[in-house]
Amino acid sequence: MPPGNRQMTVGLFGGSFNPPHPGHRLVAETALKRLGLSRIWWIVTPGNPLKDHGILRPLGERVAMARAMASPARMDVTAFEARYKVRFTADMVALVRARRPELRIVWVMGADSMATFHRWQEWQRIAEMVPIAVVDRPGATFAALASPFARRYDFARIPQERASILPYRQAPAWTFLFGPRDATSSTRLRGEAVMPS
Ligand SMILES: Nc1ncnc2c1ncn2[C@@H]1O[C@H](COP(=O)(O)OP(=O)(O)OP(=O)(O)O)[C@@H](O)[C@H]1O
Ligand SMILES: O=C(O)c1ccc[n+]([C@@H]2O[C@H](COP(=O)([O-])O)[C@@H](O)[C@H]2O)c1
Repeated sequence: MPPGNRQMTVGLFGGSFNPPHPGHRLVAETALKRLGLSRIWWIVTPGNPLKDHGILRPLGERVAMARAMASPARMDVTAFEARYKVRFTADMVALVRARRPELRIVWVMGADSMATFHRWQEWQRIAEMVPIAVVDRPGATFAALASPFARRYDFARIPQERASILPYRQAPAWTFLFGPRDATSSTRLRGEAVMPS
């Protein structure tokens, strides 16, 4: 787990990154800037519990590619979920809370993830443990804002103009950051055979 101190606000940005792409970098940059974060951690999952793992590149390769895509200035790339044998985001967030109680953390995800968030293990526990920032993604805006998560936690939404207070808010609290957007996806890149075999 990357280091941190009491003053730090940290975005937790989980992903398969299979492969990482400019859309991921835009999400990380948007969260850093709009939430005023000290750092953002790209947390490379050993495998999304909801996805087919057959097409996953090895974890070490995805970490190396994510390091090449992330900006070294305020971004860390880590794969501590594998080391701690944690599969679910709820358990990962609880682990960070337990090991780094001094950090102010925010879970960061794209609008497509928000649209299916209610299918995640203990999704309401996640929402009540950590503030959440959602970055818009082409094609996913409506599904995200009409999702069970958005409806269940409508009372806890913070307007994007006030997103910089999110790291200091008690969960449940979330914000939706509209634009700029990037339409890149790992699926499309794999289809275009951009990755060397
Ligand atoms: N272009 C994008 N715009 C906004 N969010 C994105 C974008 N690409 C990925 N994300 C978000 O980044 C996180 C990690 O995504 P992931 O690694 O699954 O990339 P992906 O392009 O969605 O992959 P795949 O096409 O294989 O599903 C998720 O929260 C996802 O919503
Ligand atoms: O905990 C869950 O049930 C869960 C279900 C789906 C996705 N996630 C997490 O969401 C993040 C994004 O996953 P992905 O595959 O869309 O890049 C990654 O950190 C996954 O571990 C977590």
